[in-house]
Amino acid sequence: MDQSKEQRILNTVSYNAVKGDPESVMKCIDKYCSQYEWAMNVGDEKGLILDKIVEEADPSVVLELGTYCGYSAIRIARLLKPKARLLTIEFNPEFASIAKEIIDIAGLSDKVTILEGHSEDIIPQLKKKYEVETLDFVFLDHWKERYAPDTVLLEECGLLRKGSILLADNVVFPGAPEFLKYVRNNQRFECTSYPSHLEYMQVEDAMEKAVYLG
Ligand SMILES: O=C(NCCCCc1cc2ccncc2s1)c1cc(-c2ccc(F)cc2)cc(O)c1O
Ligand SMILES: [Mg+2]
Repeated sequence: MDQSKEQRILNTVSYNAVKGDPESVMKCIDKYCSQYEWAMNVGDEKGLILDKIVEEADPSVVLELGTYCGYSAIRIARLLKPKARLLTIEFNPEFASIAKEIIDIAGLSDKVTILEGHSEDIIPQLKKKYEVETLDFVFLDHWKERYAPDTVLLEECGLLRKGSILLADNVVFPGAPEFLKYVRNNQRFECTSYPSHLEYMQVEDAMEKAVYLG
């Protein structure tokens, strides 16, 4: 059976990237996906916005929803301080195993834990099973119609604290209208829009930052 696109992305990383160098892994993925096969990585343009917001927050505990090939997990984890950690949830087993290998090539396996399953099933387990107290930073990049219900779930599970930062990808394209409506009309969130473009395309997109005010 011929390989999947994600397998081809792993091949190009394992062949061309410098082991233990996250930047070279990111560059390799961005080069491949802009020149050969489009893929839904956050990409370099929105990635630079993500970098700045992560650096400013300097989070100790990060949750990512939607691992895919691990590009944004690497992007975030490379900026974290030594003891900080990133938990990332992926429901597709093939994506999870490819992401694991790519994160390993980047040398970031000790900072990143991939949790396989659906966000709505795993989020309620974070406190007891994964020893999370509260989340400093959440990157939402999974099913766009899950952004709003999972934000409610995170709050209900007591995982947000005063100052917790939610950053959502694709709020313009493919779009997350319910999420925008929810956080922008909710006094418990302070929202900021970051206009950008869809990864590797000239299509308008944006990321939305929503800071939880407690
Ligand atoms: O769907 C997207 N991303 C989520 C994939 C769903 C993965 C999931 C992970 C998970 C974990 C836990 N529970 C449940 C889930 S579901 C996505 C799609 C596009 C796009 C843009 C233009 C197109 F023409 C076509 C697609 C661009 C993007 O940046 C995306 O992030
Ligand atoms: Mg995305």
